[in-house]
Parts: sequence; structure tokens; C-alpha cells
Amino acid sequence: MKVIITADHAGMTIRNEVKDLLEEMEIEFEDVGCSCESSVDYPDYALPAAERIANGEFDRGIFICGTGIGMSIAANKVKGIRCALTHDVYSAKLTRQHNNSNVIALGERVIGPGLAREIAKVWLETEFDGGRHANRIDKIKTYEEK
Ligand SMILES: O=C(CO)[C@H](O)[C@H](O)[C@H](O)COP(=O)(O)O
Repeated sequence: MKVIITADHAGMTIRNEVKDLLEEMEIEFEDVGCSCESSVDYPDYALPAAERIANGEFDRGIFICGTGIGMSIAANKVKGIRCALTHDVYSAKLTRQHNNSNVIALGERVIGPGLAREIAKVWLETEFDGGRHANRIDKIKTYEEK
């Protein structure tokens, strides 16, 4: 699995926690910024990172901002992206099993780094259930093709 990570200025602590987790799990990843503490605009990071998942360069993404909302709205504009804003472990598991989410968004002004790590770990470890859930995702894909 190859994972792309991005964060705006409000997500740097969780970004570093997630990078530590990925190293521990020996999962290949690329961190595409932001690289500074000054204010940046989350679409400038979410949209290109999401495109690199949609084009097959990466399998999954973990996008972090203050609430996770801006990153998730932007990521979900990219065809083929199913980004789940996830602030609890149960949803992290279910969004893999049922939605086959390929991105999670996390909000550093909402949850702490410890919970973010647990959410990311469960999300990375959980497989898609397929079956009836695949039919539902196919309906989203059909809509995207219109
Ligand atoms: O998009 C967001 C809110 O939905 C993100 O949380 C941003 O990180 C946030 O808006 C940044 O806010 P700031 O006041 O510019 O630091």
C-alpha cells in the first residue's frame, strides 16, 4: 500500500503523529506538505494529493486540517475519491468496510494526536467488505461518469 499525506498549517501535529504510525507499520508514504507554520489554503494541498490517488499513483490518503472539513470537501470534488471525515474509531472501521474510502480527513482542532493515531491505524488495517456495499459504490461511480 502507498499512502499520500497532506496537511494545512492547522494539521501539523497530527500529520507528524500519522507519519510516525506509518513508519511503525512499515507502510510506504509520501508527505506532500505543507512544509511551514504560516497560513496556507487547504484546497492547494487536498486537490493535487487527491488527484494522485485518483490517477493510481497512491492507494490511500490521509488529509489533515483544523476540522478535517475543508480537506474532505475538496478531496471529494475529485472523481474517484471517497473521503471520509472521521473522528471516531467505529466510523474509521466502517468507512473501510462499507464505503471503501480511499481518503480520511482528520481535524486537529477537534481530536488529539492519540485518537488520530488509533483512527488512522484501524482505517489502514481494515478491508472493504464488498458485496452489497460494492453495488452502492458502483452507483456513485455511475453518477461520476455522467
Ligand atoms: O477548512 C477548514 C475548516 O473547515 C480547516 O479546518 C482549516 O484548517 C481552517 O479553516 C484554517 O483556519 P485558519 O483560521 O485560517 O487557521
